[in-house]
Amino acid sequence: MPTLTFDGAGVTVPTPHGDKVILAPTSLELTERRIGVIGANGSGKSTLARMVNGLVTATTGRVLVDGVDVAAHAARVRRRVGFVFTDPAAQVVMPTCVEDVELSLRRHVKRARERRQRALDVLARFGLRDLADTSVHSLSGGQRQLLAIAGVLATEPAVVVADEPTTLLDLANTRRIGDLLHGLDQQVVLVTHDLELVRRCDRVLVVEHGRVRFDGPAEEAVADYVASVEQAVGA
Ligand SMILES: Nc1ncnc2c1ncn2[C@@H]1O[C@H](COP(=O)(O)OP(=O)(O)OP(=O)(O)O)[C@@H](O)[C@H]1O
Repeated sequence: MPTLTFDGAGVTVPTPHGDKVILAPTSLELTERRIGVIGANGSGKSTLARMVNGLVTATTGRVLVDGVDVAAHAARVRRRVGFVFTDPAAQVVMPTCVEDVELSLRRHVKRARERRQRALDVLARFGLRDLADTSVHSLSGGQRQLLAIAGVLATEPAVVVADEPTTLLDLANTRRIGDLLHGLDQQVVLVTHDLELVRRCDRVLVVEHGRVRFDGPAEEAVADYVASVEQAVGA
């Protein structure tokens, strides 16, 4: 598996009321296949996840993917690290399904006919082959997220970072997308509020107020998170 290194990596942003720490300097070496990230709204999970592919840049320290500095080599790292957003509308942009996957492949497969075939193969792999010429606007939420993931995986990244990929989905689609992500050969960093999904991860980070408050096995991480919530609400 790739090694994702947080080397004192943190994010501080200026605000009218002074600097705000979004993520305190964090040091981690992530080599597991399934890495979960859980925590309350606004705790810093997305920030941490986005730092892996350079969508957010560390203001202190560094993030490295297999030793390559994300900030210094963003384009190179992005070719290895795919990113799945909560809302597939953020990444499904072309009129039809096949065109959307072709867009992902534009830099990888130069010849149009070859690109079309690769895109169709990718759609087939995700059970979307029959929808190749369908308008992306007529897809259900689950199909659209599946298409977004197909687009990300089309270029065969080594790492897939998924930021709450099931938040907008119903139970059946949550299971479907969860099974798909957990079934991938790639390393997956999964930010989620779904404790069922996170229980299947090899290592789980619990983020609270811009810090990793727990880092360990899934069951223990979930217990830590639940305990912290219960303490906060006075249960
Ligand atoms: N560029 C920025 N400027 C100011 N504040 C920011 C910026 N980016 C993030 N924040 C704030 O930092 C905090 C952490 O944001 P982040 O999106 O990482 O949280 P999260 O744990 O993913 O939350 P959620 O579960 O709601 O998606 C939030 O309070 C957010 O509003």
